[in-house]
Amino acid sequence: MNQSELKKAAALAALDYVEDDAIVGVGTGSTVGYFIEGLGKLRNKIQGAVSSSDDSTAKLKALGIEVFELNNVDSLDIYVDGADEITPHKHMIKGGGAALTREKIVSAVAKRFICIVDASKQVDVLGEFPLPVEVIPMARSYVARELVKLGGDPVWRQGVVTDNGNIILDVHNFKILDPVSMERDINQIPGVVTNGLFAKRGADVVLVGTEQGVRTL
Ligand SMILES: O=C(CO)[C@H](O)[C@H](O)COP(=O)(O)O
Repeated sequence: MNQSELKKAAALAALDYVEDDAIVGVGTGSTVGYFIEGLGKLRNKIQGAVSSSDDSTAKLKALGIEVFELNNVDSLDIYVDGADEITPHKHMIKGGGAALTREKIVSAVAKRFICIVDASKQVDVLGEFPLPVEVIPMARSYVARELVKLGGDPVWRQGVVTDNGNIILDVHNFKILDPVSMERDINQIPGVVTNGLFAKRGADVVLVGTEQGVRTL
């Protein structure tokens, strides 16, 4: 199976976690795209979704799924999203699609984070994938200098503007031995909106598409 087929298998397995009448938290990315396609077939069974990006909102609406404002929803049973890297501790790097801030907000509201990945996303130590950091545009140079002090090599993802009107710095060569501390330390830099480490709140269930079938962690 190729990588897309493994992503699709993991995404469709997440449909088993969708309960009747649910409002489903929905992430962003190609793996989530397969989940949204499957969710479309369940649209009469669920109330709707809360979305983490304009891209996912458009896909959900195109399939006739109602998209609720997060401010009008008290709690979500599940949030389903992909990841760029995930460890055995269920800590993740996310934000390859630049949607990290809304992903972190929507996932924070959910009782369970269901992470859907193909096997290539599994790592022992985070950091091979450059860590995305969403930054207020006027703080770009200052934040970049602070990230260098923390040991990384930030690169401005030129041409990308997030759904919140901000920019992304992708930080290369970070040694992420303590993801919880690093998530906190980066978020304390003035001008950082959030960073793509999901460690303080990691995933609760991981569905991994492998050649041998979907593994549940
Ligand atoms: O964090 C994300 C978007 O901001 C995605 O979940 C992550 O980049 C994985 O994407 P894909 O499913 O396309 O491999």
